[in-house]
Order: sequence, then structure tokens, then C-alpha cells
Amino acid sequence: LDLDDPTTDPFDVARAAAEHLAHATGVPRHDVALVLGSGWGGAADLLGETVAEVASTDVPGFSAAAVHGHVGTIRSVRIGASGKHALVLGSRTHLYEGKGVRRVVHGMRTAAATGATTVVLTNGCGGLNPAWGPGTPVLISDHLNLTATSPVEGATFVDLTDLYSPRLRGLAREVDPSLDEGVYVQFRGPHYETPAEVRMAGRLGGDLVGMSTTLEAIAARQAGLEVLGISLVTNLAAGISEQPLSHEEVLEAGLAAGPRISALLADIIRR
Ligand SMILES: Nc1nc2[nH]c(I)nc2c(=O)[nH]1
Repeated sequence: LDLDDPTTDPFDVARAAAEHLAHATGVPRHDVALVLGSGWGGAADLLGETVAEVASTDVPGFSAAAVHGHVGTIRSVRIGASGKHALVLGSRTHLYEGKGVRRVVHGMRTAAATGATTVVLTNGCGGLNPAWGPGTPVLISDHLNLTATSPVEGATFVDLTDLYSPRLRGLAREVDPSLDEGVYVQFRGPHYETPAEVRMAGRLGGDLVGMSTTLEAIAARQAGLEVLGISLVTNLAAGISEQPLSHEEVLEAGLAAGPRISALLADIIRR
């Protein structure tokens, strides 16, 4: 079952991955999937008890984590007293890694195959709104996919209306009414945008710029998952502020926001 073989059905690989996870975790069905982007790492522990942790490379279709030496893991977490289980995808494959779009979205297809009905996609990104300082979480209301690619194969015309669930966004705002919303723009990366490209994204109606999420969201919709997306603004996008932020400021802002956004995420998922 080679995901890179065009004659392989990626959904067959997702089913094999789900089968492996059911056996490896002892959890026959998962309810919600979580993708933890930059700055969101602490959320899983606040969510509940980790029932099992599996090395991603052991699961069909998942590739080694991009960060050298860092073995990506997939965790099964029991969500509080609800008896529900979250599948926490510890590391994502970015399009810029050049491993193909099937691997970018394999986690979504696998999550759906485990029985999950909802996915929460989180990421770290650049913000176009000066009011959103580093460490600000922003709900994704819609997206602009500037990657010029799609995870959907063949003449499969997937509707993306309300792709970012208004219901789940409402839930999130019940938890934290101060949450703002924004349109997320995915650039291919791995380079950051020029100030001119950031201005272009703004003119196109974008509020957040990143290098992930939109392709995963499309695949999640195709797989029938309800999607909630939350961005953590770790930096003001290029050119938004005169003095470029120091990398240290960006890192410490992300870390400082950790507890708050992890608690937010846990509260939303518990609902
Ligand atoms: N494209 C893009 N991706 C990002 N990821 C993070 I963290 N910050 C940025 C940013 O400013 N632009």
C-alpha cells in the first residue's frame, strides 16, 4: 500500500492506518482529531489522559517527521469524563517538504477512517492585523488556497461552503467571546512572504498568512469531517510593522500564549 504509487487509492491507505491505530492504541473508534501546529503542543495534556502513543513512522502512509531527530507521534487521548477519544496528530507534513499532497492530508483521511466526525486544525501564522500581537489566537472563518494545488483527485467536485464550521466557531466563541476571526491564506513556502505579497494577501481579503491548513481542511471536508480552524499569530506578517520583530520575541510570545490557547482548545473540544 504505497501512497506514492498513483494506482494506490489513498483512502485504502487511510483505512489501513486506522486499522493499525485501533490495534496499536486499543481504542476502536476516535471521535475528534487534533492537529497541533506551532505553539499548540501543550493542548493534548490539558485535554485528558493519554491512553496510548504510537510512532507515526509505524503507521501506514505517515512519513518521518520533518524535524530531524524528532519522531512524530500519534496519541490517543481520553477526553475527560466524556469517554470520548481524541486522535492527536503530533506532527504534520507540509506541502513545502515535497512529499506530495497525499501525505499532507493523509492524517485527515486516517482520522475519518478511525470514525472521527470532527477535526480541529491549529497552526502558527503571521498576522496582517496590527491589533493581533504575537500570541493572539484567531478563529479561521474561511481560507484562500494560494498553493495552486488540491488534495482532491479526479472529477470530484467538493463543495467548500461553510468549510470552517459556523457551529464550532460559535462554540469556540462561547468559550472565549473575545476571539476574533480571520481569513487564512496558505502560501506554499518554505520562504516567508515579501512585504508586497503580504499586501497582496490583504488586498485579496486575507488576514493571516501561513504554510499549512487549507489543503488539510479541503481533504477533511471531502472525508465528511466537520472542521474548526484556529491560528496562533506568532508574528506580524512581513512589512506590517516597521521594526521587524526579533525571533526571540516571536518565540517567547508563542510560549507565553501556550497555556491560554491550550486551555481554550481543551475547553472547546470538551463541549
Ligand atoms: N507564510 C507564513 N507562515 C508563517 N508561519 C509562521 I509561525 N509565521 C508565518 C508567516 O509570517 N508567514
